[in-house]
Amino acid sequence: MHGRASAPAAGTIVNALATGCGAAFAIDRETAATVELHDEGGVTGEIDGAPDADTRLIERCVELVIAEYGDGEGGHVHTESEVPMAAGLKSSSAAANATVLATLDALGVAIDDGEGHTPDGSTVAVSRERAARLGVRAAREAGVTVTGAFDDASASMLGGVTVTDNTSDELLARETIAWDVAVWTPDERAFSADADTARCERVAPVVRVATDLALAGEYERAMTVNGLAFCAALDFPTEPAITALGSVEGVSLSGTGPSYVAVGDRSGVEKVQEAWDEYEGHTWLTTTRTDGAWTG
Ligand SMILES: Nc1ncnc2c1ncn2[C@@H]1O[C@H](COP(=O)(O)OP(=O)(O)OP(=O)(O)O)[C@@H](O)[C@H]1O
Ligand SMILES: O=C(O)C1=C[C@@H](O)[C@@H](O)[C@H](O)C1
Repeated sequence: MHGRASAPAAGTIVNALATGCGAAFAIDRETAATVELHDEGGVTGEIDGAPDADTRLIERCVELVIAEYGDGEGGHVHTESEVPMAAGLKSSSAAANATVLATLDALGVAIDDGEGHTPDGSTVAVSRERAARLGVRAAREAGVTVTGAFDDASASMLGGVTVTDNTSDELLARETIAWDVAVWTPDERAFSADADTARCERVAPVVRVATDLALAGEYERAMTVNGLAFCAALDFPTEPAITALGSVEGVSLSGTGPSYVAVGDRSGVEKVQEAWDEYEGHTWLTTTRTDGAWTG
């Protein structure tokens, strides 16, 4: 039994490490997962181009989907990604979403946002929101997240902008927005699980303002407030944000860094990229994704 699915990466509007509430938007870079199920027990995982990377997240995703919708199968999962790992661009959420959907695909369970059950109550279709929650559970159990990161997972799974309460895995708002996006990814890596959460909690009063702005649909201003607060809390430079604010209204450290994301119109983000090209690392332009994750 074979399944395949892809899910987009995401950028941050509000980082949930301060208050438990977060917001994120999907971007047009993907992670793909291929799952092969077999009758022997046990699940193995492999990350293309990263033989030493931690495969527990994707293995746990397969296990949880089998426990819920399968019949004791074992399997192998393989991911291929355009998203750098631990760079703040939600590689873990994209990998988890793609793996959960690929496993459902291998089991022949349809993805349908209306969900579906047979008269005896067995599941024939699972909504993407429910699928995202399974990936979040796997991320918690694999220890790759602080809050569960349902903000990142829902943006990647559903597309567009999502605002969530990660303490209850509740979707507070979702909106489709078309932005051009500039990204600067420095060469270093920052694993979310290693972030200094006590320092993040100290900026909670400021981040609550960012969350209110996001819930009012003022996403660019929310991002900028969030970015300045988290650069201070996590000791990342504010200079990339100050530079970007000459050309766009929305810029933030993404996740727990080290990447920065800026949003606006094409000419604005091109100017941001030109300025960020002076820094070491990699800059690139992309767009928001409104369609989220998909099987096949
Ligand atoms: N392509 C992938 N395939 C399988 N597992 C992955 C992949 N990308 C990330 N992971 C898992 O996620 C972990 C990194 O999670 P982390 O949250 O630190 O990164 P991130 O999601 O890129 O960062 P952030 O949450 O700040 O955006 C890796 O150690 C690995 O377990
Ligand atoms: O691990 C986590 O809980 C999180 C990590 C970052 O991506 C944050 O942006 C997100 O809001 C929560």
